[in-house]
Amino acid sequence: RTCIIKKAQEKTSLSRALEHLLALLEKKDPQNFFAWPVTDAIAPGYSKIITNPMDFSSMKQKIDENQYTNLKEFSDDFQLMCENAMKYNHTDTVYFKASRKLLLAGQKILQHDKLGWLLQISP
Ligand SMILES: COc1ccc(Br)cc1-c1nc(N)nc2[nH]cnc12
Repeated sequence: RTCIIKKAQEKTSLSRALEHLLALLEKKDPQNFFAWPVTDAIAPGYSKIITNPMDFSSMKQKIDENQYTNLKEFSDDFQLMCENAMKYNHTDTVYFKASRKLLLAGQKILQHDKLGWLLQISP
């Protein structure tokens, strides 16, 4: 029986900053609609309509595995997550409304110009 031992990834200044930003973004999703992947059980046909699913737990895993090399890649996943919800759900649903509100709140948090202090690293 082979067992794969995952090497603990070293924490970089980028991953620490992204963990901080992720925590701020998650607070804007009090119903936890975006905490975990959407399943076809929750949303019929979701995996057929949404080809690139994204959620906060997947973003956390990507941070821990140092898969983001800059802020834009992180912001792009956040935007993808919100846009998926606005694509699958009709405008008159709680999910569409929550995702639009989350996107607006998140864009304010991720405004690059105000984040210089947080990312003492080149963007
Ligand atoms: C993880 O997703 C959910 C979890 C619990 C509950 Br109640 C709903 C969802 C959910 N449902 C739908 N239709 N669209 C979404 N977009 C993001 N979340 C969702």
